[in-house]
Amino acid sequence: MADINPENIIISVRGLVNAFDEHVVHEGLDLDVRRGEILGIVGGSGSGKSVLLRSIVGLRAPQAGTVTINGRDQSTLSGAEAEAARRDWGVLFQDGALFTSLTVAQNIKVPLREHFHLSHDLMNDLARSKVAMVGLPYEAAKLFPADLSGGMRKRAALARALALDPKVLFLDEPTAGLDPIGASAFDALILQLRESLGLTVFLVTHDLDTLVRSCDRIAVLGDKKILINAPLEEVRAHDNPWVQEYFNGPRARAAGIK
Ligand SMILES: Nc1ncnc2c1ncn2[C@@H]1O[C@H](COP(=O)(O)OP(=O)(O)OP(=O)(O)O)[C@@H](O)[C@H]1O
Repeated sequence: MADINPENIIISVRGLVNAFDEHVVHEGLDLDVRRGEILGIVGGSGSGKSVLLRSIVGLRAPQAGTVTINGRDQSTLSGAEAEAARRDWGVLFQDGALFTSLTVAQNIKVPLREHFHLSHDLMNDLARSKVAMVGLPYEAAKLFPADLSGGMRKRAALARALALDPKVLFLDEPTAGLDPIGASAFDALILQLRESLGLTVFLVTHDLDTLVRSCDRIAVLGDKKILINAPLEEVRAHDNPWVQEYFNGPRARAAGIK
């Protein structure tokens, strides 16, 4: 089975513990992400989806547990190795987190400058190619985030997340705040990028439409761990009350889950 072949696992989390003072968010959480899949992460508000994402990308040191990416335990990397590893993933945070005083092109160049010494012309070319890759018009490169619509801002933030040609893309609620047409177009873009770039996508979302349209598997966070990590049909058969309400309630029916 693909599941037990370590070659197919790009991210492996074992025994993760995260707590804020007395408040335990994760208690012995295990999760595997397969190479090339789009994995949806769902769970009630405050169940710890964002904290999980932050622990995996090294923005938060957990109290216990290991995060292994491409076979390397992240806590054992030297500073230089950790910096090199960071080039392998791009993150799109919930609010987009673009620098408001920089244009779209300048935003895309920030990670390029951090990691490489490139000529001015090459940086411009790379920034323009990322703008095109996310379906933004050529002129958008010169605009500031405030001049863009919500959907365009998400695409600009995605272009910045793709700046270093990552292998893994982490998306924290990418369709939040988008209208249904914008959200659907964004989902289609993620699917298309996964196909063309061979990305693995770790997708935190509340959006049932996105889960149905885009995800190969869905991991449900609840009771401080992953309750189930499986394709939609298997997940919705799980007897957890939150899972039943979420995947078999009225909103699920509206999203076309029968
Ligand atoms: N820096 C922090 N200090 C204290 N508590 C925190 C911190 N970050 C997160 N938490 C708490 O950890 C829990 C999990 O937060 P997290 O943001 O991961 O939830 P989530 O599942 O992403 O929620 P949502 O769906 O509402 O975005 C919450 O109770 C939150 O208040």
